[in-house]
Amino acid sequence: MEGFIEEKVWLGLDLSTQQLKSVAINENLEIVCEASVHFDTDLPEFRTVGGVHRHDDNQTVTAPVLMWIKALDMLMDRLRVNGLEFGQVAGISGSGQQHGSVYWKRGARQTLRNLESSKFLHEQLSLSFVLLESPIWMDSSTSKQCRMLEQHVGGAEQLAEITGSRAYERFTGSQIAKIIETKTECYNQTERICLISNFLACLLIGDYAPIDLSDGSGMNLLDIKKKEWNQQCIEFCRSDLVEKLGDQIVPSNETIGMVSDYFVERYGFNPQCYVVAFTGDNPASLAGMCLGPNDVAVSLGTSDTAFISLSSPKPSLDGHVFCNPINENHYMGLICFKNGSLTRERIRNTCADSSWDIFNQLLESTPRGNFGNIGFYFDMKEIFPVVSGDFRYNRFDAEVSSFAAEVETRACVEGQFLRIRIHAESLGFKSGPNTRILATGGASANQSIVKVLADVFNAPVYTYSIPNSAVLGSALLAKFAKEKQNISYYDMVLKLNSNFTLIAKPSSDAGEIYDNMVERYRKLEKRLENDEA
Ligand SMILES: Nc1ncnc2c1ncn2[C@@H]1O[C@H](COP(=O)(O)OP(=O)(O)O)[C@@H](O)[C@H]1O
Ligand SMILES: O=C(CO)[C@@H](O)[C@H](O)COP(=O)(O)O
Repeated sequence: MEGFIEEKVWLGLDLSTQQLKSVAINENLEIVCEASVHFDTDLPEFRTVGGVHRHDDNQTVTAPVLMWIKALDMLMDRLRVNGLEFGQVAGISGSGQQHGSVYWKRGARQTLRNLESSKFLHEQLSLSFVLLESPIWMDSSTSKQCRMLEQHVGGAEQLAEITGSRAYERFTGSQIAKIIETKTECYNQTERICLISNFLACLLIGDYAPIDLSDGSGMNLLDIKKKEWNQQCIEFCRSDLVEKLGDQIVPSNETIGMVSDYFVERYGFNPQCYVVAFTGDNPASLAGMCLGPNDVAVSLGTSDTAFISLSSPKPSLDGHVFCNPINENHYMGLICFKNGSLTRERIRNTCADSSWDIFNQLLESTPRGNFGNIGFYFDMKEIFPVVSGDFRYNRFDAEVSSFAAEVETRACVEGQFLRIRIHAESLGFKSGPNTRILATGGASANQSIVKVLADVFNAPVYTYSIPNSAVLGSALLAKFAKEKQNISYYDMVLKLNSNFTLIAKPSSDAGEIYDNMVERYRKLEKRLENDEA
């Protein structure tokens, strides 16, 4: 029993779109405790759908900051109930949905530094924000600011060269520029602007926490090669912005402080428990999946996101390049699509009686290639292509108004995966004999869906023993922060390789079927984009 009490654990958190999750790992990298708080069901008073509030303009999407704060105390209680001994936690790190921003009011730092352990966090911080609704990654209301930012630095290519991405509506720079333009007084009253990742870290350390290089790469404000704020981009927003963002930007595996007295006194954390920089959920996933050079990670969460490791940055107009969370001198390429799980859910609800089992039966009742039918389903304005609505094409590429339920189901899933493949290829991904698709996120638990993924990519799909890798990656980064002088990250996580399980192999005819479909999809996507322009 003595050994158990002395065993150290590392805690990872992930504040993603629909929930706040946590895992604790031990010295052997085994998961010893897990808990989660689901925003819609556990915190119904905030009336979110899928963790967010969609506004009437169909472009603005926000989430209530106090909901996230309330969820943190709830999560701690659940971890305790699930058996976590907080005194054993040696270090904590975490991640958050990327790009969203939180606006702390003047004086909030004082409140953060003096949190009383007898009260809930949300009671004490309820007056600490100038915006109670934080813009999040699903927001697409900043097209004007995006075009202006690109012009300001000399064009989209130039912005991508500096920051790793052309201007995107959800990226934090254009979101902040919009707040400055439309809510100037709020901006003036703002003491600190956080990403969702370092906002969560602030709560843990009881002070303002710095932005990390990987999540900072999703702002269109950071020079990803020099690893400092880019003056031109900052000035496009406002010259005093660095004061509000904090001038320090830290590597994602750096210790930023100790857990605050609030957590020591209220939950029994050890005062020596250190906190490592929090990062974006996708960079944390890359760490959690120990991504190798032949791997492409496909995260089927609220968003469908794919990413690869890159040793040098080759920014393009398609996709994003971020600093790598394991080694800040390396990079990662990423593409993200808004219409992921929630769109699959919509098709499940309309075609499959709201049942994943029926959805899977429909999927399996149709052949690979779906008789040549191709569908595009964009509930929200998509990122690539920038289009919204449903579009269906028969095998002659003629638009049709509807599909039978089973054809619609396959068209939705095949279309989503063709889109990921096409844009991953633009980012530098090339399928070869050693390619592995590493699937994560909620829908990676669905065997029928991942079989389509294997076929479309003509590559085997592996999954981890836990479906969500962001939270594991955070716990691993917490551990790595203290060990990096002695061991490389990949050596530290070596034993996790055995946790990859092959879950789907491509069929022998998959290459032929989908290579052809990829070309048709590419042309149809271009056509849709041109029609929309
Ligand atoms: N069996 C399943 N089949 C398909 N999709 C699923 C299944 N189980 C969960 N999901 C999807 O997973 C999504 C949540 O994924 P998750 O990675 O936890 O989201 P996030 O991290 O963005 O909050 C849900 O919206 C749901 O549609
Ligand atoms: O915008 C992006 C990546 O650029 C999204 O991937 C968000 O980071 C949200 O992630 P999930 O909640 O879907 O995991």
